[in-house]
Amino acid sequence: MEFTKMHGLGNDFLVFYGEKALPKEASYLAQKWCNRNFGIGADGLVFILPSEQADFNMRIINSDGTEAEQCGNAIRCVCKYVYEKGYVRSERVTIETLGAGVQQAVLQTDSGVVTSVRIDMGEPILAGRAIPTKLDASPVLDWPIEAAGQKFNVTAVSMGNPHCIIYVEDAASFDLNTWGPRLETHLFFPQKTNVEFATIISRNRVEMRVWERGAGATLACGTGACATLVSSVLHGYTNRAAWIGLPGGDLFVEWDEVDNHVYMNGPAETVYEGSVNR
Ligand SMILES: N[C@@H](CCC[C@H](N)C(=O)O)C(=O)O
Repeated sequence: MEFTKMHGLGNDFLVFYGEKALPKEASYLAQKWCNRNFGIGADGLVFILPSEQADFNMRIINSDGTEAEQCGNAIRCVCKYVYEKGYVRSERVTIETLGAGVQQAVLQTDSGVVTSVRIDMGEPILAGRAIPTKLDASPVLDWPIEAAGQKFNVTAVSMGNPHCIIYVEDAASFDLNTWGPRLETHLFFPQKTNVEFATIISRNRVEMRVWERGAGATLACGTGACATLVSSVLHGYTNRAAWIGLPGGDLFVEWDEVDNHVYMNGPAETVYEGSVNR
């Protein structure tokens, strides 16, 4: 199978184009190929498939073999891929996702190269049961939970996939590898969760690190950045548009007051092309 290695701010994927449907063994292939020692190495596999509702259908399989409903960094990679390969001619692209419906993208280009992508990520889901969490409240704001004897106040937001945001004094030095997996699998989140540890820098900037469901610590998470901005606005910490700083770089995220949609702006990069036996 031919693939293209791509990343969005260091959140990296093996991107496949040309399959008619998701391969039956996608979960097994993700575990095998995403392994950084025994495989090619990536945070996930991305399949660009035909769609009846949009220009393309994107499916994302985490490195542990589980399928995610949505992926903000992957969707920017998909847009870059289809445009630069000539599979779309327009700078406006629609992508069907498993859990967040059809998303609209606007591409910034320079001489046929995509330099930045703006995605309409849709409306955030704030109802506790729908995220899903074990709580009926909406929104789930600073809900106290306990993990391994430690108390955390969690804010839960779904961008099609579940996120929990925890504000800490210094995200850069926070012990992500200890607390990330414990919160990911906490019973409060029946379908597990992505976990963002965030520090407010100003009304226009939040620094965060992420522990991803099914992939562990990654350098960036697009849906996580969107969920963090929504959470920070709900808390009154930031303006409705702010920079979200991640270990791999910055995303600019806006939560529109009029249509209630979240817009994510950021880059995507191609690293190399290769082929691998199934
Ligand atoms: N890195 C992604 C999210 C990928 C899916 C996530 N691990 C999940 O299981 O929900 C992003 O950029 O949004």
